[in-house]
Amino acid sequence: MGDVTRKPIIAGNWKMNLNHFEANLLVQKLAASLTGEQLEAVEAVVLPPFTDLRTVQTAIEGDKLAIVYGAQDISAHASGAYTGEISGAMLAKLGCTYVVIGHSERREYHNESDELINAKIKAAFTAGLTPIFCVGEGLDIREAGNQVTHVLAQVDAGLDGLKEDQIKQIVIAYEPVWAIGTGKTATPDDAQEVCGAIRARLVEKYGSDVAEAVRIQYGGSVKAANIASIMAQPDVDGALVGGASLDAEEFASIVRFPEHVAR
Ligand SMILES: O=C[C@H](O)COP(=O)(O)O
Repeated sequence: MGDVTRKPIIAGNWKMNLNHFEANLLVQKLAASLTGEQLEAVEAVVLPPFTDLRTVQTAIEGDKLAIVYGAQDISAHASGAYTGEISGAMLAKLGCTYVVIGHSERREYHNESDELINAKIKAAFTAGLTPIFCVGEGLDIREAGNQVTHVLAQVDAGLDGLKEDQIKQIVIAYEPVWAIGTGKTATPDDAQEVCGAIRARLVEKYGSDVAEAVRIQYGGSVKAANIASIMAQPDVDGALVGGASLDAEEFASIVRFPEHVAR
């Protein structure tokens, strides 16, 4: 795990799963499975579909749960005639802390470009939200050995024009596309190679003070059985979890990763 001053962040990206009734149940189960101490040690975040956000807000605020939540996407626009889009202000009003931006599924299925992702990151900051900015390479790029160059180009483009205090706040999620939902996890060394290169690029561009503050997550087939070895890497500060975040016990066990290490 990285620097002790960076609080580990385990975020569950539910993707297009769970209606608002199921969302409520999952949040309640999660809260019942984690102690205040465990939630103090690790920031636990849920990222439900838009339609669940109000329910999740009510569950978390009503019971004063130490679980944080956010959305899976944001419009680059502030308001207006953009049918089907959701603005940063709307998400902020629902109490969201985080918003996922540039997930590989949106890059692939919705043709999101680096420019659009950069605009969405800026829209998130304007609304007072913290982006979880996703980067990662496909299998062809990995096989050609170009993962670091590819990911650093995504990082440069996504962060273009941001201020240093915004960079310090952002969460970057490195998700090799070939490891998402496939059961193929990158090895801890693979994760460290790219997460370390991202931090080195941040040092080069913004100085070590800024770079050391940024939390970098790994994502791609993370589960309770592999989280500890991934979190043992010096530049990995958390995980963006897909499938395993839909099971309260499994996700809670991932959040409890410091105890796996101690065992
Ligand atoms: O956002 C989460 C990632 O896409 C990882 O998904 P996964 O854990 O199901 O592989």
